[in-house]
Amino acid sequence: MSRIPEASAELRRAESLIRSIPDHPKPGVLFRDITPLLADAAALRATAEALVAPFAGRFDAVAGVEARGFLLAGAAAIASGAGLIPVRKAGKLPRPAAAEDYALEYGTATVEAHDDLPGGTRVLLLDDVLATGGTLVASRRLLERLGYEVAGVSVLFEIDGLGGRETIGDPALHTVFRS
Ligand SMILES: O=P(O)(O)OC[C@H]1O[C@H](OP(=O)(O)OP(=O)(O)O)[C@H](O)[C@@H]1O
Ligand SMILES: Nc1ncnc2[nH]cnc12
Repeated sequence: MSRIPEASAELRRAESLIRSIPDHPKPGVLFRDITPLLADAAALRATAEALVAPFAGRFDAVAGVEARGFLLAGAAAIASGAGLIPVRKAGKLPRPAAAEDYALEYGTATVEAHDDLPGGTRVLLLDDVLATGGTLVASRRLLERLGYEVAGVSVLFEIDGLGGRETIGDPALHTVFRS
C-alpha cells in the first residue's frame, strides 16, 4: 500500500513492480527486490521524485547506502539538483573519515564515508528498504559524526513488523511504500 494518499497512477504501478522472493538470502526472510522497478524508466523517475518531494528545499545533498541505496540516491540527486554522498560498506573507500558498525536482518556490517562536503551541509539519507533500521541508524550516526545535518531519512519500502520505524525514532522519516 502506498503511503502517499494521492499517489499517482505511476507510483502505484511502480509499487506493483517490487518483487517478493521468499527465503532469500536465508530461510524465513521475504526479500523485497526492487530490480524490476529500477528497470522501468517511468517507475524509476516517479520513485526518485517521491523520495525527495517531502524534503524539497531542505537538503543540499543526498546520502545513499551501498549498494541498493546508491541506485536510488543517484536518481534522486539528479531529480532534485543535489550532490551525492556514498555511504559505503567497510574497506571500499580510500580515506574514510568515520565508520559505524551495525546488525542486519541477516548478518552484520560496517558503513564508512568521506567528509568531502563542509560541516553543516544538510543531508537527506536514502535507502531502498527499511527492515530492522540498523543500517539507517548507523548511517545517520556516521553522517552526524562527520558534522553533517541530517535533514531527514527517506526510504522506498518499509517492512512492517521488524521495528525499523521505532528504531529510527525520527519524525522526519518518510517511506514511500510499506507492507
Ligand atoms: O533495516 P535493516 O535491517 O538495516 O536492513 C535494510 C538494509 O538491508 C539491505 O542492504 P544489504 O546490507 O542487504 O546490502 P545491499 O544493498 O548491498 O544488497 C537494504 O538495502 C538496506 O540497506
Ligand atoms: N526483507 C528484505 N528485503 C530486501 N532487503 C532487505 N534488507 C533487509 N531485509 C530485507
